Amino acid sequence: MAELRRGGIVALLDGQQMDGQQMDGQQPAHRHAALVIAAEMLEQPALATLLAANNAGQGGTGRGIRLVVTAERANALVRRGLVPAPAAATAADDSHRLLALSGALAAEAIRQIADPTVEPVAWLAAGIVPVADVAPALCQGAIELTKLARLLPAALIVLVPHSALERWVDPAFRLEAADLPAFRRNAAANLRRVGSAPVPLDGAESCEIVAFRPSDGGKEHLAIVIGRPDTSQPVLVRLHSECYTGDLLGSLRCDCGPQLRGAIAAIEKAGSGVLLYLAQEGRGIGLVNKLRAYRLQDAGADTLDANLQLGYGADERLYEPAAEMLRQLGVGAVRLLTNNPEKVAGLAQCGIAVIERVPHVFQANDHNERYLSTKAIRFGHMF
Ligand SMILES: Nc1nc2c(ncn2[C@@H]2O[C@H](COP(=O)(O)OP(=O)(O)OP(=O)(O)O)[C@@H](O)[C@H]2O)c(=O)[nH]1
Ligand SMILES: [Zn+2]
Repeated sequence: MAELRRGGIVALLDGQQMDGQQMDGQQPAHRHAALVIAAEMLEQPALATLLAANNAGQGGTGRGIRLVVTAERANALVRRGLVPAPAAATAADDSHRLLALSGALAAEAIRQIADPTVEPVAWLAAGIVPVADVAPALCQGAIELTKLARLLPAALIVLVPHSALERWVDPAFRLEAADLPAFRRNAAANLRRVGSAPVPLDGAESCEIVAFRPSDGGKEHLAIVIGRPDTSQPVLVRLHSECYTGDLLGSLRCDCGPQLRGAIAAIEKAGSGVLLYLAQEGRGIGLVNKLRAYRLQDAGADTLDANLQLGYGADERLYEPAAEMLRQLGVGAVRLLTNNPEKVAGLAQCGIAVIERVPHVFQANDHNERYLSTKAIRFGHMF
C-alpha cells in the first residue's frame, strides 16, 4: 500500500488466467502479469517507466497502457463525451471498465481522468478508447489495491511477461490477485494489542486507552475503556468511526463531534463502558476522499451518491476490527449506542451479541441537516 501511495509500481499476478485465456498447456514463462500504478499518484517518470515496460523492443508486450476505472467513473466520462461509449462486449465485468490510453497523454491528464472532483480539460478526449483485453481478475485486483490504499479507485496497468517482471518490480511488491480479498479480511481480523495507558478525560477521569494494530501495518484502532466494565454483563459500547473534521475541529458538516463527546458522557453516566475509536475515517474511504466527497456534495450529490461517484461503496466499513477488539477486551455482549442499523447487524455478524440498541441522537444544525436526513432516508438511520 505504501508503495502505491508513493507512486511506485506493484505487480499483480493472476494464477488462473493468461491474457484472459486459460493457461492450460502454456509455459509459465508466457504468462503475463500486470504492472500497476495508482492513477492519482502518477508522475511523468513513472509513466515513462510504464511506457518502457510496454515496449516490445525491451521485452514488453507492446500492447499499450491501460487505465482501469470503476464503471461509475467510466459512465461519467462517457456522459461528458470524454470517452466513447463502450460496445456492450467491452464491459467484461460490471464493476470496472478498461480504457486504452494514447501514449501521448501526460501524467497530469491521466490523473484528471481518474478524479471526479476536477473538471477535465477538453483535449483529454483524444486517445482514450474502451477496451477489454486485460483479465477481469487483474482489473478488479488493481482497483481493490487502490481502495486498500485509500486512493481514488483508478489504476494504470501494463501487461508484461512474467520473465520480465524482475526488471520492473521489486519482489516484495508482487501479489496474487486472488489473495486480495483474504488480505483485506485478515488485516481486519488480525489485531495486536500494542500499547495502553490510563488517560483521564475531562468528564471521565477513570479511563484507559488501548491501541490495537492491524496486521497490514495500517493505522491503529483505539479502545477507550471508561470505568471498569463488568464483562459478565452486556457492556455499554459505542463504535465511533474516526472523523478528523468533526472530532478534532468541530466541523458542523456532520454530527461526529457531539456524538463522540456525547458517548463519553453517556458511558461515564452509566458507570462504565467502551468507546471504540475506529480508524475508518469517512465511512472507510479515508480523509482525503471524504474531502472530495464533500466537494461533490457541494455540487449537488448527497453523502451516499458522492461516495459512489468517487468509485467507492456507500459505506466501506468492516465490523471485524470492532468485534475483534471487543473479544480481546473480554466483551462478548453489548448494549450498542447507535442509530445505524448496519452497525447492529455488522457487529452481530462478526460474533458479538447486540442485546440492545441505545439511541444516540443529537441536535441538528444548519449545516448538517441534509446529511442527517440522507442518513435517515437512504441509510435507514433511526432518529
Ligand atoms: N464518506 C463520507 N463520510 C462521512 C461524511 N460525513 C461524515 N462522514 C464519516 O462518517 C463516519 C460517521 O461515523 P459514525 O458516526 O460512527 O457512524 P454512523 O454511520 O453515522 O452511525 P451512528 O452510530 O448512528 O452515529 C465518520 O467516519 C465520518 O468521517 C460524508 O459526507 N461522506
Ligand atoms: Zn464527522
